[in-house]
Order: sequence, then structure tokens, then C-alpha cells
Amino acid sequence: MHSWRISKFKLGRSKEDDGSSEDENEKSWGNGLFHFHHGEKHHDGSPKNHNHEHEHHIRKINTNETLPSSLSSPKLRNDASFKNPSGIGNDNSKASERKASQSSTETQGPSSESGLMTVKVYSGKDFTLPFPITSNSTILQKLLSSGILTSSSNDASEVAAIMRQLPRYKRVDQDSAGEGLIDRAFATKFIPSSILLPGSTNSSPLLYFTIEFDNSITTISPDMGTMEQPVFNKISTFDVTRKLRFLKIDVFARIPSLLLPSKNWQQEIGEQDEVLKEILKKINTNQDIHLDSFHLPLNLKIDSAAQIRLYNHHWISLERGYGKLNITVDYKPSKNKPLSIDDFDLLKVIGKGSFGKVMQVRKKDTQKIYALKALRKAYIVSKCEVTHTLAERTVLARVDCPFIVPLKFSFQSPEKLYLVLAFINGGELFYHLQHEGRFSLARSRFYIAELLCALDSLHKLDVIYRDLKPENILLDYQGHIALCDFGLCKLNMKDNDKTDTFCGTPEYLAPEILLGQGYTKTVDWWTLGILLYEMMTGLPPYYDENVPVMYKKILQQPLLFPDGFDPAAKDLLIGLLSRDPSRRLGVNGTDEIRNHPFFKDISWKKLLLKGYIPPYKPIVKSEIDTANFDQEFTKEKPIDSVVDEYLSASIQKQFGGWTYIGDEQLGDSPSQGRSIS
Ligand SMILES: Nc1ncnc2c1ncn2[C@@H]1O[C@H](COP(=O)(O)OP(=O)(O)OP(=O)(O)O)[C@@H](O)[C@H]1O
Repeated sequence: MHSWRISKFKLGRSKEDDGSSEDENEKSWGNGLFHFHHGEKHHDGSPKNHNHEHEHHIRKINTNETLPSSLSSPKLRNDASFKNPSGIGNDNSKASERKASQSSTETQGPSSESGLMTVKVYSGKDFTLPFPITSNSTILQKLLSSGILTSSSNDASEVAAIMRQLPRYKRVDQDSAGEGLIDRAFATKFIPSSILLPGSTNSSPLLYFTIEFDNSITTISPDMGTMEQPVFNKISTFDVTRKLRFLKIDVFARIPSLLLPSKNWQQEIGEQDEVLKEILKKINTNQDIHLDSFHLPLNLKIDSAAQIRLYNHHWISLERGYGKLNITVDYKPSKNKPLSIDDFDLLKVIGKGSFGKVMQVRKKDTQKIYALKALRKAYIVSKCEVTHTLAERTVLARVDCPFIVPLKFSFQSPEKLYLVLAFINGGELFYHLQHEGRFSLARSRFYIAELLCALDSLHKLDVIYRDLKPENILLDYQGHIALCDFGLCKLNMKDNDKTDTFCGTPEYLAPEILLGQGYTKTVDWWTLGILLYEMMTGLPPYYDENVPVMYKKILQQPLLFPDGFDPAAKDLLIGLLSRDPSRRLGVNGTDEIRNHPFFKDISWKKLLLKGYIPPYKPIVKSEIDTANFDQEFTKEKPIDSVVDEYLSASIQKQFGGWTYIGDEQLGDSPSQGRSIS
């Protein structure tokens, strides 16, 4: 049985790192902020979010007590008032919260060139499957009768006509059960694109696709037609706050396993074709199969304020040739209209952090689903976290990497700050790792490669992430990485710049942080090594329940590997986990890591285009599905809680940095709104 580490602490920031030295911030300076949680699962197997109030004790300790030189254990303060210092959970839907949001002061997303992009999907053609299907007429007749080909239901004569044509498509060669096969090129000609399952009034698509823009997803399902020629007639609108260069389209099929040829045939073909074997395995376990994808280039560098048509009834041929889609894409630049909480329907509570809660929301105009992180200003100020909260917003707004959760908008009310992020619904890597104990080599490599790109994009912006760990890594609906929680980022760190704040999470702390020697970007490569080790073995290499002992191990214990450990992974880990940062792999740039033999089969260009199919697809039913979030949160009523806290003008001024663009700023000084550094 896998033994999971039982406790973790997150070390907060100290004053050296926080430039906010003004008035109120000064008072509580010098205290470290600790988070503590148990890595457990609910009895029903649902993810237990580590941020939940019951496990999440926030403790204040004297920073000096945590210094590694003493290697002393942090002291727990049993003060009930610390259990819920933010007042989160005191939700109270009163009219006054509306008032607060209505007086919302500003802002719009990260680009002044924001707009709306509308995608219309009409129909598809030439869709095929990568395998033949059974020609069993009883099965096929049943399927045809339940599908919707040309109208709201199929009439008997239509089905009979198709059944008569079937022998034309039958292949002479039979599978070993003596059943003829319908060739893959013909199979989709008569299978309905949607079928009505017995007892259901809604049709279930056998073929559907997703359109992804800036990590926002829309699922498009056909209304009628065959799998070969599905009819969609759907419109979806995306909020554009960054000029991304393409739309990503992925096509999935949901094939009932009874359509497959016999088990013998499947076994024979599986021995010859690994890819097909995987596909058949998925169908037999009721999973959707990823058929094909396409990157549709977008030219959003448009000066005109008028709506512009980027594609007009355009046929796109999918990359692997499994079909074509007919679409129209329009783009309409929009004014920097201020947003407020009233622009969103609050759907579900999905998480809680130290400064506020995270809710799943729907933007009323575009109907797009987002994650809204609400942070209480007074609490941020009392914890000296102004600079870091602003830094989180800045990093999120500036960074452009497919593996980092993108910020869509930020706005504020007099009492709160709000971040609107892409909603990532595959669950935390923490939960998946806990559930499975450890990951396979291939799966670990995939996640580490995507995280390497995420960290590299931060380093290119002179940002150190400092808090890599499974809890801060989300999986999207396909299983790609989305790094979140930028609250510990350090900005303006050129390659050789050093900082010395003692922060991070104990298991992941680099030796130079423990020794207080000052550190550079290379701390992120240390944490990447710890994470790879944890994914492959189930525990971080120097883990100990006793934190001071763990610190000692980080500084002194030899790096040990289980028998049979992959040699390339071992070599990479020895490089990343070099205690001397000047000799650590990556000190001369990310390419040093990219070029390591561990990644020899990876095309970094393809990876950056999300071009590899993730080794694991989380169970996500739709873009609003919250099954991968803790029910403790999702069953809560989603309301923007009332806060009656008066903040002085000088305090409000500190949040001027929240304003990225826009005419209105809270701060007196215009420069405050432009720069955090
Ligand atoms: N974009 C997102 N999509 C889906 N879920 C999210 C998103 N952002 C955050 N969450 C969920 O909300 C939780 C809390 O978010 P986050 O970690 O950003 O808050 P925090 O206040 O910074 O937390 P902490 O106190 O751990 O620093 C996350 O653990 C995650 O489960």
C-alpha cells in the first residue's frame, strides 16, 4: 500500500520579499504564513481539497522560529480565531453585496485589444473511423432506429432503405467469429451522429468536438445527420483578451462497444497495431476516443473597430484526415467596458484559498464558463500580501503559455479583488497522484515536459515560480497541465539575480533556501526534480513527517532510487537535484534540461501546440462539470459574500496596481496602475 505523506506546510512571504511597506502593512510585518493540510481522500473517493477549512489551519509563527539553522518544528497556535481568519464562509446574500459590486471601480482584461469571437459550425463531411465495425444486422438496425438522421426521429422506411444498402459495404473477409465487417470508410455513412438511448429524451452524440481558445472550451455536438455527414448548426462566442494565434479543434467519438468486431479480431489487430489497441481498449471501457485535431490560424491583429469575418463558410480538413468541418469565424473588437460581479452568474463554489474563495461562474453575455477568484482586500492588507497579490495578477496577465491557467479579466469593488480565470475542470494533480499512488514513466514525462514549458515561460519573464507542487497543478478536460496559484512568484529576477525570502513548501524547499544563502531561478529546477521523483515513486525524495528531520535530509541525505528505476530519469534527477545550484541542470538555461536524453522522443514544438494526446484523460462530462471538485465546496451556495469593511484611501491606493488598463484607477498615481515592480 502506498504510503502518502501526511502533512504539508506552505511557507509564506516575509518582508524582504514584499515591497509593500506602507502604513497598515507595516504592523504585521515579520510573520510567516503557514498552511497545513492532510493529504486524504473522502470515503467516497472524491477529491478532498486541501484548502478546505477543516483541514486548512492557517498559523502565524515568528519567522525566526522557522529558520532552518535551528531546524526546529513550527509551533501550532491553537487559537480558534485563526481557523477562519478571513471570515470565508460567513456568506450572507444581502442587497449590500450588490451595492458593493455595482460600485465596482474598474477594469478590463489584459489587453486593450479585447473583443468577441463568434464561431459558427454548420456541418461536417467525410468523417471516418480508424477501424471497421460489425455487420451484425440486429445491432445495426437497432442503432439506426434510435438515431436522428434527417429529422426529429427516423421513420421505418428510411431505416429499411439503409439496411438494404448495407451488403454493399460489407467486406468479404470475416472476423474469426464468422461475422462480416463493414469497412471503416463506409461504417460512418449510415451510423447516426446522435442516438436516442432507450428511455432518454435527449440524444447522445456519437461524434462531437471541442473548440478551445485560451483554455476556454466549447463542446459542439451534432443535432442530426450521419457520423460521416453530421449537422451541427451551433454558435459559440469567446471572450478575446489575448491575441492568440489559433483556435484548437479536437474531434472525439463515443462509439458503443457493441459496434466493434469480435473480441478475437480485436486481439489479433491489437497485436499488430499498438495505437488501435489503445483505441479499442478505450471503447471497451466506455471512454471517448480522440479522433483528430486542427489548429485554425487566427489573424486577430486587426485595427478596425468594426466586426470582421475571419473565415466564411470555410471547410477545414482535420490534421489526420478523419474528416472536414464547415465553419465561419467573426471577430468584433470591443470597448474596455468595466466588468463587475453582476456580469456573471455564480454557479458553484469550487475551492477556497487563504484569501478568499474560488467559484465557477458563467459570463452572462458570452455564456462562457470561468473560475472567479475573489480576494478580500482588508485581509490581504492585514497579511502584508498586497505586493504579492498584485504580482499574481501581473504574472497571470503577462504570461502566455498553454500550460498556465490564463487570466481573462480582473476587476475590483471597494472591498474585494476579483480574478476571472479559465475554468480548468480535470482536478488537481495532487488528487490524481494520491488516487493512483504513482504515475507511469510515460505519464510522468508528459507532465514534467509540459511543466518545463510553463516554468520556462515564467523564467523568460524574469519570474521565479517558487511553489511547484502537485496541489498547484490542475489538469484540463483532456489531461493537459494548467499551472495555477501564482501567489509566491518573485518578479524581476534576471538570470543571476538572487533573492533570499524563506518561502515555499517544506518537501520542495531547495537546500540553498534552507541555508539562507540566497537563490536564483534554479530553485524551480530543484522543485521540478522533487516533483518528478514524487510522481514516479509516490513520495518526495527527502520526505519525513518531522519537518526539521526533513530539512536535514534535504541538506544531507544521499539521493536514493528504488530498484529498476529508469536510468534516464535517474540521470535527469541527479542533475536537477544537485545541491549546488551553480552545478544544477538548467543553470545555463532551459535547453540544458530539454536536451536531456529523458526527453529525447519529445518534439517541443508539438508539445507547445498541445499536440500530444495526454496519457490520461480526466472524467469530465461537460464544460460545466464540477465532479472533480470537492463536494464540501460544490454543495455550498455560490454567493459573493458581504463584507462591510471600510478601507482608507491610502489603502485603496495600494490596489491601483490591479488596474492593468482602463481610464479609471483607484490609485492617485497613474504609474501605480502600470507597474508592480
Ligand atoms: N482556474 C481554475 N479552475 C478551476 N479550479 C481552480 C482554478 N483556480 C483555482 N481553482 C481551485 O481553487 C483552489 C484554490 O485556488 P488557489 O490555490 O489559486 O487559491 P489560493 O488562495 O492561492 O490558495 P492557497 O491558499 O493554497 O495559496 C485550487 O486549489 C483549485 O482547486
